[in-house]
Amino acid sequence: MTRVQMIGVGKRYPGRGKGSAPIVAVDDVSIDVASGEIHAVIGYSGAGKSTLLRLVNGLEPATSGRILVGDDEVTGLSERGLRAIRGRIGMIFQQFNLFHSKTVSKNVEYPLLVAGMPAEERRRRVAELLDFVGLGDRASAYTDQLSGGQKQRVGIARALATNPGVLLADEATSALDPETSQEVLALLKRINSEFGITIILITHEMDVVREIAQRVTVMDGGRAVEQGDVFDVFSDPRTETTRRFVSTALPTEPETGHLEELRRRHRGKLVTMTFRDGDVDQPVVFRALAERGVGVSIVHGGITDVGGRSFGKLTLELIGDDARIDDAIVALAKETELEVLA
Ligand SMILES: Nc1ncnc2c1ncn2[C@@H]1O[C@H](COP(=O)(O)OP(=O)(O)OP(=O)(O)O)[C@@H](O)[C@H]1O
Repeated sequence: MTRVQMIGVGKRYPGRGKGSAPIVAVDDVSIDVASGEIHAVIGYSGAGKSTLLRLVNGLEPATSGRILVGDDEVTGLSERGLRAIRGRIGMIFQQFNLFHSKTVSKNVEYPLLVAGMPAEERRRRVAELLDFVGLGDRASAYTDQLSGGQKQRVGIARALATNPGVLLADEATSALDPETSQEVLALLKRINSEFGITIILITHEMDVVREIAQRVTVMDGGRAVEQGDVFDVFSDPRTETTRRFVSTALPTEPETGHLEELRRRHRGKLVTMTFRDGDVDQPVVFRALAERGVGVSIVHGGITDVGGRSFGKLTLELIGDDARIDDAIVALAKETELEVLA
């Protein structure tokens, strides 16, 4: 069980040209990842996500701030200390980073060899790891004989070899098709729940965050611009960056062009209602409309699961007498977040 604390972490690179300003890749980022948590870091390309992960496992030194992995302070460790700590931090990558000239079992064995484990113990551990990731029958295959999903499972087995307390995942499912992606996510969930391994994953795929993370940090221009429980951040995004990300994974209000199209097809009044984790009873809403003789069609949106809680936006067409519709809107606005689409 390992907590990871990043406290005011910064990373600057020298400017590209002579006399040019330094590149600030990571700027004063603080993230406290609880032991056993799955924490997602999201952001657009260039936001500083990969750099941040490299700082956590000490592949590069931070230029400011502190990073603690368990009780060990990564920032300030000697190369020898870093080698020791890297055995407790596993990492998986978008492009898998396997040795193509080695078999599956040799790939998984590699970190054990580096750690100086005796041969017989290595053999047992590799067999156990390959069984765990469902590749017990591919031990002597070469990695280029494997599918993308299998390659990532080899990567995961290798990352788990030294029993790390933390797993860092850099866009681990971005190169995989949706079905394979689901399998890898399920495996990561299992690793987290069975072994209590803390997982920090960076991704630009909101569905990944929605499905497996408990907390999320949104990065923009090197800074952490938003942070919190996945449900809270997704259901009430505070920054434009977060809003744009969230809209790719959650039901939203119709966009301007689509709204015009809806208007052409639906003559009634259009309203969007937000449903957050059972804060509004859907039957109450529909009963309130029915009691006032207001007809209703759902024209856009939906309800989805975010971190095991439900969230949705439904755009409804309200049909009937104007006064009754207005009365229903006043009543419902007391119960739910309701927006009349102008
Ligand atoms: N070794 C380096 N030398 C100079 N600049 C770097 C270096 N590594 C990263 N950068 C710069 O730091 C910024 C953050 O890059 P980083 O790769 O961490 O972003 P990212 O969010 O992971 O994006 P991507 O998803 O595209 O990898 C970028 O402007 C990048 O050009």
